[in-house]
Amino acid sequence: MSVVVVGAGLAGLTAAADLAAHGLDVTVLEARDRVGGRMRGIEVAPGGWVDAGAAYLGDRHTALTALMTGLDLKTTPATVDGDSRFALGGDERTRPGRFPPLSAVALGEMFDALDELVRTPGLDAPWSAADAARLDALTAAEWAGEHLRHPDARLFFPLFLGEMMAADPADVSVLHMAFYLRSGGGIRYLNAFEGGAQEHRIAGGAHRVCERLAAGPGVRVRLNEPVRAIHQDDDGVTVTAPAGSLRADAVVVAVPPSLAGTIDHRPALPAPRSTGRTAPGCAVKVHLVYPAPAWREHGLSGWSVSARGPLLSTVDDSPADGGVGVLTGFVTGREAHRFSRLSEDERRERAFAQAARLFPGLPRPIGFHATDWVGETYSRGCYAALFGPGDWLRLGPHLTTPHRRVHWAGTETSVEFFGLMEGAVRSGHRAAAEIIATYR
Ligand SMILES: Cc1cc2nc3c(=O)[nH]c(=O)nc-3n(C[C@H](O)[C@H](O)[C@H](O)COP(=O)(O)OP(=O)(O)OC[C@H]3O[C@@H](n4cnc5c(N)ncnc54)[C@H](O)[C@@H]3O)c2cc1C
Repeated sequence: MSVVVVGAGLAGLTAAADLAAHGLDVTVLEARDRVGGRMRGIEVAPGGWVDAGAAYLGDRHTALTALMTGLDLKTTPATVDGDSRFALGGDERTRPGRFPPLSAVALGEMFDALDELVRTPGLDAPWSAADAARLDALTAAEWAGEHLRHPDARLFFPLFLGEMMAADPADVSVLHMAFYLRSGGGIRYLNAFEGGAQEHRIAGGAHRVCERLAAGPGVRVRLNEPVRAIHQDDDGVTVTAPAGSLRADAVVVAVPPSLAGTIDHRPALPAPRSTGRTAPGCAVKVHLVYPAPAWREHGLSGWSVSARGPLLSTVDDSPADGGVGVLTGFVTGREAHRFSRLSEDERRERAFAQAARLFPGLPRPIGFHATDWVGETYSRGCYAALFGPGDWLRLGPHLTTPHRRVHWAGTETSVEFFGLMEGAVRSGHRAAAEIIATYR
């Protein structure tokens, strides 16, 4: 029994490892010249790695944690000790903790209103949620216009959504926003470092999970093989990639939904996997490398939030073993589109200038990396696909339904921890289990 897995991201490789462990013959075809997809490491100093893509996980991410244990990978704590910096009005301010210097009442009301949405019954299958049709027709921007009266809440809402989902509020339906926040464990869990979804990083870089899976027993990965066509007949499937065609008994497609739709499927897919309203999450992740994490000497955590970009938030991502200090900057939503259009020199100078304003007294960085996920052909944005108005009702019921011998994986096919590494792992296990149950 042979299986082709399309996409060597975390979902595809998890599925491949499970299938290989059951004695199936598995080939993974990967479009890029590396494995890992939205998980990618950058070595900023000898032995010091940072994450250009996914980085953080929490204790509720049990499938990922179990996978890492099996691969002998450890976590390292994410660092947020010290005061934060905020640039939300005309000036920069230092405050203890991460709560912004805005009206606590206004932000409290905003989070209460979001919490109420997150409690919408049936969100675990959003297309059948109570009031799904109304919530799916409305964008998060329209919802904010209706529900957020205080200027501080209106200022903070897009920053919050950018940080949580790399989303511009105009791009996502209210149903998707509510689902995403619920799927990730609720607003407080998703947003928290200590005890939350950002509590740990993966020692040595998140990409190591994928590298170790790809090197595992029975998993054969072919790089630089973008799959163009998947044609099924009565006896099996032909998968076509640049180096030729492969025959298999079943296929796992583990690529983001908008990319899955660009593959020529025969018979044609019974339902689309994305629509014109399905937006890519928009994030450029920036790393500023310093000789040392000198902000810590000033009692600062490296955490900042700014109303104006490019760096809408920063966090201390200094590698535990690298000696250097690293500030990671997140450029998200609309700001990411603007930043994406700049030259490398312009990006560097704007990021350096903003970091200098936020953290006065730091030397000029010795290194700069900007990873533009918006422009990545084989990701088309991040952190994950954003379902726009109408998408959940139209796409939701079909996202995981096999198309004859073609099974679906990828973080966007997981209703638990959608968009996160944890969702990718769970989807990979599910797709492999479907094949094992169907064909063995
Ligand atoms: C900047 C950023 C920050 C993030 N932060 C976090 C975080 O802190 N915590 C967290 O849990 N998650 C985070 N995520 C999300 C996380 O990275 C993803 O949920 C997860 O990696 C998705 O895995 P996947 O296998 O579903 O998809 P992908 O990683 O996208 O894998 C799909 C693979 O398919 C390949 N491919 C595409 N088309 C084809 C084709 N036609 N033929 C063959 N191969 C193809 C791609 O090259 C890719 O390797 C972040 C993502 C980004 C980019």
